[in-house]
Amino acid sequence: MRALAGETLPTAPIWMMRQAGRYLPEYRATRAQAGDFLSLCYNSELAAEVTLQPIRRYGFDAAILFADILLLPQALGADLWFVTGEGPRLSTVTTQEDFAKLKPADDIHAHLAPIYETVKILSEELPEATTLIGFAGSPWTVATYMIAGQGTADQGPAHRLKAENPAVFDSLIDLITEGTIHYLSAQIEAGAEVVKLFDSWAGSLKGEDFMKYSIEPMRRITAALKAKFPDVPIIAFPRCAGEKYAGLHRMIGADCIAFDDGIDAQWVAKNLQPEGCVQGNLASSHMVTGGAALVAETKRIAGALSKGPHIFNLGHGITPDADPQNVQLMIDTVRSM
Ligand SMILES: Cc1c2[nH]c(c1CCC(=O)O)Cc1[nH]c(c(CCC(=O)O)c1C)Cc1[nH]c(c(CCC(=O)O)c1C)Cc1[nH]c(c(C)c1CCC(=O)O)C2
Repeated sequence: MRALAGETLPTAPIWMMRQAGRYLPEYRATRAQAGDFLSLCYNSELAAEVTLQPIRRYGFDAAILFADILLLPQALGADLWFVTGEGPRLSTVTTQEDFAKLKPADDIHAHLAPIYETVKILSEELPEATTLIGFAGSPWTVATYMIAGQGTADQGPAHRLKAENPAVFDSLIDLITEGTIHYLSAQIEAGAEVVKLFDSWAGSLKGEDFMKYSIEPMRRITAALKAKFPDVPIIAFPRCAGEKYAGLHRMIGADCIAFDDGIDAQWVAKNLQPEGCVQGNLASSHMVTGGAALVAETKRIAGALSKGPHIFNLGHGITPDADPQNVQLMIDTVRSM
């Protein structure tokens, strides 16, 4: 919370995206108990349990709610399921008729009540010093899944709908934007201390589209949340924005910008950190390979960003093939600096 408020700390606080995940044996055991991934997300007791596991094991400075960005589309009426070994599948939205079947943006809370309950349990059970982070996907990233019905390498179906049927595309972005405001407001009311917007596919928006469809919807969400909850910090993660990261704190109205591993920490120290807290950016692959390279790169990043507000994190989520010992090595390295 201090780093998010703009303080330069002697040791950067640490957490990781997907810190509760398949690389941990205790996560795999709880997931098996729940049945499958979505059942785990909607089982408040077990979702709280897996959120707490990496806090117990590693003492991270923050816990991220265990849920998924695709629960909001499901609450809006999309069908959602996960294919083992492949990823998410959804019913698609590509026509006005498909769009008309979705629910109004404020009609999501009955479906998402178990998520709010998870937040409530966590806000009671987490250690005082551990910050609880709620989250949602950005409208663009969520739309790419709702339009394609699955993850795509180039977000082609979403780009096509944007070009060929801008009325439906814009309506969908608006609906997700409004739904996200309702969803994150309810997470905050349940006890989330910080919220993060994941725009995993921001990098595929080129030219004017980047501002219009990645940044502007996130700006609308932060403006609405700040009006209601002025003291709740917001982290935005427009992944793969490259040099377009410069100026984004102001443009989005976010307290912290998270950045991927495609941009150098030195560049971030010079061009982004002067405007606010930054979060990143060790390559997730170091959690698989470990060793001296992990230590050297962790030190280089933490060193480069040590003169301003910084939250140490990976450039993207930790992968299932990561070695839990490498996570400990990363934490020990940051905390020994
Ligand atoms: C695109 C996206 C999704 N989900 C998310 C994003 C944006 C960030 C990113 O770029 O990854 C965000 C997300 N997903 C999950 C979280 C929980 C919080 C966290 O620990 O960071 C968060 C923040 C849990 C999860 N979400 C998912 C898992 C793995 C599920 C499992 O246990 O099998 C977890 C822990 C599944 C998921 N969920 C999604 C995909 C594409 C997949 C399949 C990928 C995979 O299997 O690793 C959609």
